[in-house]
This record gives sequence, structure tokens and C-alpha cells, in this order.
Amino acid sequence: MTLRLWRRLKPDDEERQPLLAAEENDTATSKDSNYGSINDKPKSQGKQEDEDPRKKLKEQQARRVDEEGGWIPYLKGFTIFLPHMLPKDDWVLWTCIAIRGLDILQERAFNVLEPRQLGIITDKLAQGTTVMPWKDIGLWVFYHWYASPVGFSLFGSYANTVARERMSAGVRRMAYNHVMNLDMQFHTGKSSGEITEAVNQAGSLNELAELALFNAAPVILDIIIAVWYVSHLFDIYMSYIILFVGSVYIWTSTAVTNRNREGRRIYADRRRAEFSIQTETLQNWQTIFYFNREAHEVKRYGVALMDRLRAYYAFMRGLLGGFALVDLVMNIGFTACFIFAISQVVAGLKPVGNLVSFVMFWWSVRAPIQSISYHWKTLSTTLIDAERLLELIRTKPLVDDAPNARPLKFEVGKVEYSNVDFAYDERKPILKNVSFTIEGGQTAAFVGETGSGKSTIFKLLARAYDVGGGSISVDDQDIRTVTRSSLREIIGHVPQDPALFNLSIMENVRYGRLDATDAEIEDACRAAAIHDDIIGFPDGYESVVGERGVKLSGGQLQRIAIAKVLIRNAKIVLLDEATSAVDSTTEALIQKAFKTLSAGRTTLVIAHRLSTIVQADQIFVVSKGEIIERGTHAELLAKNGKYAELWSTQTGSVCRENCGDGDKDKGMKWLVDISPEKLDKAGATGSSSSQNGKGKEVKKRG
Ligand SMILES: Nc1ncnc2c1ncn2[C@@H]1O[C@H](COP(=O)(O)OP(=O)(O)OP(=O)(O)O)[C@@H](O)[C@H]1O
Repeated sequence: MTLRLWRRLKPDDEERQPLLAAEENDTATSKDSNYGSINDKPKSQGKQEDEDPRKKLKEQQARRVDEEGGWIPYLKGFTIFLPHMLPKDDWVLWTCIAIRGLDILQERAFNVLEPRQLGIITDKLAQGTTVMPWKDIGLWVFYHWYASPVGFSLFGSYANTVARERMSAGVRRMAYNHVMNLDMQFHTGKSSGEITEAVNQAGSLNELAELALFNAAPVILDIIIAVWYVSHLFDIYMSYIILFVGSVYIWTSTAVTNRNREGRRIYADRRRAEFSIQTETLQNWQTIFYFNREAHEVKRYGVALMDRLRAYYAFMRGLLGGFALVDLVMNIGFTACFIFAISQVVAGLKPVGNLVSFVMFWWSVRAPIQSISYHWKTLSTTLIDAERLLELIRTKPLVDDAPNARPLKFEVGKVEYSNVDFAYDERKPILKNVSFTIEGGQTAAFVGETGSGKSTIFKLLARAYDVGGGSISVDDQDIRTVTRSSLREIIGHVPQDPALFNLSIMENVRYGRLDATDAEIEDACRAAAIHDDIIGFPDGYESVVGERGVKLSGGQLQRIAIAKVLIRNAKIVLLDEATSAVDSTTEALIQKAFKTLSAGRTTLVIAHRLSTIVQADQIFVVSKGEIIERGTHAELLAKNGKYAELWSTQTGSVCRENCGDGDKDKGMKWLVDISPEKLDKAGATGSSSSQNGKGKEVKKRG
């Protein structure tokens, strides 16, 4: 019994704190209400300022208790989890709870019956019986067996496990679903570690429920039974002794815990520091390798390790000393009760069997009494953990379906931005009065300096964020009035830095359309000019791509991302610098594939290499969040503005005649001054120039 209690009290209590997990929380501490990551702190800075993330949660909890008007209303806030933890129709869960309930009751009954039976046998022996009391022995054996771990409690323990895990699964599912449906601001503003930890706090709620249902309630029952039973065995004074010992015990153990808090905090800090060195150095192993700093890092880690050990020893000294003290209180209490009981037997007031029953009973109730303070401490820690989960669940997505949102009715894929304003942070406007219309099936390209807001224009179309002013519509339906899912279903996005799941190439491409056949996937890969690369890998389509696709080159990653969009058969395609990482031959292949596949689809392209978008139906030049020029390639060249400047920089061409007046009919002449490689890319230019057919002439020098 002591051993069991020791296990329950010692490691769990002090080490259940998520010391390492706290490390992951150090970074994202900003809770800004704007779309902004401006307040994000660098990791090391965050660490210094937020040494103990639990402290912050504790303060938050105190504030919330205050705001809600006390602990009861505060705790009521957690009832939002109840339908997920205890779903009414989960008969397996309720059966397990019922079995565990029965187990708790039978445990209590046998706590009394077994010592009592031993007392009866002792009394018979004391009376000098000469026959074996087989019936009593049989009963004792039965009680003893039934109350042991191989008796009914075997089912009780298993039912407890099933109930706990089912409750936990319900809350985890709820939290995960909630996080998945939060907006992009939430996901870009927080570290994935922090989000994961918050979701995992589902376990803390579970503990809370388990504590209340299966631990605290039985302990209260134990105390009531103990007081009643010892009064029955001896007299009421014995109950007073037990209550007194219990109170002193609780007071002492609380005092010991408080005293140990500082030691625990130091130990937690040192452990975090050691963990931090370990992860940082492993993550930056290549830097260490190239700077030949292995020995330096091993030494640094060794120092942190020893620091942690010293802190741990100090903490454990305090803890073990504390345990010894509280155990002493318990032993003094037991001695007092024991002497009192013997005195009653000696005085002939009670039979010796009662003494035996008492001693046996003491050992069964000692653990529950001791566990009160443990449960109390666990309750406060668990509540703080659960606070994190509550905070997560209370976070409402900034972008959500309107109450009367309906599915988007796709017609031709016309995209219209009307006077769109947007800011991630209200202090810094990003898009200003952006207006344009792209007819269904057209290709529109966005060019402009880095950071001018091109990707942001894309993000708004997928409703990663909502516009600050103006509106965006698809086929004349304001995207805020349609369901987010129906909108994203028709959009295919190839990001700047595509990331893949650590699965096979086949599975990654199938992510675009879950029911795609292998043959369809291969076709998409052919169209994206990646098929030949894939079949060249030793495992072909079954090659696993590594975390985020690290085993693939940038160009391969981009083409697989393109294949994913192709297989998705999206109606509106967003290409964010989709061909920036491929060589000119591959780029030409991709361009060809896209030309075929973008037929009938509205395509929005961001490109820094202008040669890739000369055939676009419209080109928008974005600068500082505004569209400063628009038109076809030829029209923009004719304007000889920003676009012409960019074109000139990239291709080395210069306008020789009629430049700058924007009059298309004056027959501008461009002189192209480019290397053979540039000419290769600009080959598209020649064709496009004639395609756009505005009577422009592109001459090659030399
Ligand atoms: N999640 C975000 N939170 C805060 N600011 C952001 C966020 N994303 C982008 N920004 C800022 O918005 C501005 C426009 O960024 P955007 O990514 O739209 O530019 P871009 O024109 O696509 O640039 P690039 O060509 O380099 O991709 C930048 O100043 C950027 O720092």
C-alpha cells in the first residue's frame, strides 16, 4: 500500500508538469487581436521574458475567476466540454463508468469486511477455540481475493482505462477539429508546438473528471466510512484522533509542498535550459559541423546537464525530507490510535479482534487520507492545464461562415476585387483600393517588387483573411456570403514554398483528390513534367519524400505541388511563383502543361520572371499594395512605366523609339540586349509579342 502511494505521490506530482513542453511555448506569446505577427518575439527573447509559461496561465486563470465572479461560475465554463467527454449515446463509456462505480463501492465494502473478518477469527482464537473456524477462514479468503487486483477490481481498472481514454478522445477530437477550423491568423501567429500542447491538454480535463469521479468522491466516502467504522470498533474518541491526524497531515503536506516550490522551479528552469541546448544543437548540427564546434557543444551540454542534476538533487532532498516529515505525522497518529485501542482492549472494553480489525483497516484507509493533499495539488495543476485548452476553445475564428452562408454556385469562374483594402495589422495597411476583374477562364498575372502584397491578394481570394474594406466576388457572389469549404473546393493553390507530407509521392499527389486513381495521378505528374523524375527514383511513385518534402529538390517540389493542383481539377488556379525553382527547360514544359490545363480555368499567377507571363490576358503591376499599372504585356511595354522597367531589367532590352507616351499605334521599337540564356527565356517574348499582336517589334542586337 505504502509503495503504491509512494509511486502515486512522488514522481507524478512533481514531474507531471510539462516542463519540456513549456519550452515549446516560449516563442509565440503574442495575443494580438489584429492580423499581425509584428509582436512575435524571437525565441531567445521570449524565453527570457516568459520563463514560466504556467505562471502566465495561472494569472490568466485568476483573472478569469475574477471576471466570472468566483470559482463556481469559472468552473461552469468547463461544462462546454461535457457533451464531448460524456456523450449521451456512448453506451460503452457509460457501461464502463457504471462498472467502475460498482468497483469503487465494492472496494469500500471490502475495506471494512476484510479487517472485520480477521477480527472475528482473532476473537474466536482468543476465546480458545479448538476447532478450525473454516467458515470464517473461507469468508476471509473470499473477501481477500475479491478485494485484490485479480478480483472484481480487475474489471474496474480496465473499465476505468476505457472510460478515461474515451473521454479523452472526445475532447481531443473536439479540440483538434476546433484548431483545424481556426483562421490563418491563428495558425501563423502561434507556434505549432504551442497549438499541439493546447490540444493535448485534453488529457488534463480528463484527469479532472477522473479526479472528481473516481478519486475525490471515493476518498470522501472513505473518510466517512473510516470515522463511522472506528467509532463502531472502539468509540467516538478514536474518530476524533483520526480526524485530528488527517488535518495535521494535510496541513503538513501542503506546507512541505509550498516550501519545495522554489526548488522545483529552479529544477524546471535547468531542465528547460538543458533541453534547449539539446534541441538547438541537434537542429543546427550542420552549423556545428562546419564550424568544428562539436567539443564546445558537448562541453556546454555537459555543464547544463550537471546544473540540472544539482538542482534535481536539491529538489529531491527537500521532497524526500518533506515526505519523511508527513510520514512521521501519520506514524505518530497511528501510534496514538494504536495505544488508545490497546488500552480499551486491556480495560476489557473491547475484544482483541477489534484491535486487529483496526490495524488492518488503518492500512486500507491510510492511503486515501494521504491522497487528499495529492488530489488537491493535482486539481490545481490540472485546472491550470485545462485553462490552456479552454482558452483555445474560446478562440473564435476571425474568418467563419456567415449564419446564412450557402454553397458557392460556380458558373464561369469570374473573379472580381472591388476597392479592396486590407491590413494584417491596422497600423500597417497592405492593400489599398485594389480593384480588378478577371473573366472566367482568363489568366491574370501579378508582378511587382517583393512585399508589395501580391501573395496577400491570393490569400484574400481563398478567404485566409477577410477584406478590411471593399469586397471580393466569384461569379458575382461575395465570397463572405458563401461557405468557406465550397469556395476552397474550387481553388487550387501552388505556394511559393510547397511542403509535402512525409508520405509517398503517390499519396502526396492524391491529396489533391482523394479518390484519384494511380493512372490519373501519373497523368497529372506527366502534365506537370515530373513523371520522368519520379520513375527515376529507386522507389518510383512509392518514394517517401521526407519531412515537408526535404528529400526533393525545389523544382521537383514545385512540380509535385503543380501535379496536386492538376489532379484536383480546380476551377480557379493560384500560382505563387510556381516556376521560380526550375530550370528553363523544365519551366517551358510546365508552361506548356499549364497552357493546356488552364484552358477553361481562371488562373492567377504571381511571377518574378516576366518571361513566364507574357501571354497572360491581363497583367497587374502591384506596388506598395496598389495596382499601379494594368494591361497586356504589349500594352504595358507601350506604357514604358514600371512594367517596362522591370522587363528591361530582366531581359536587358531597351525601348528605342516612341517610348513613354503609351500610345500603342506609334510603333514602339524594343532593342533586346540579352545573353543566349536570356534569349531562350525571352523566346516566349517573341512569340507573345506577335501573339498579343499590337504591332510591336522585338529586335535582337547582333
Ligand atoms: N501573416 C502576416 N502577418 C503580418 N504581415 C504579413 C503577413 N504576411 C505578409 N505580411 C506582410 O505583408 C506584406 C505583403 O506581403 P506579401 O507576401 O503579400 O508580398 P508579396 O508581394 O507576395 O511578396 P513576395 O513577392 O516577396 O512574395 C509584407 O510587408 C509582409 O511583411
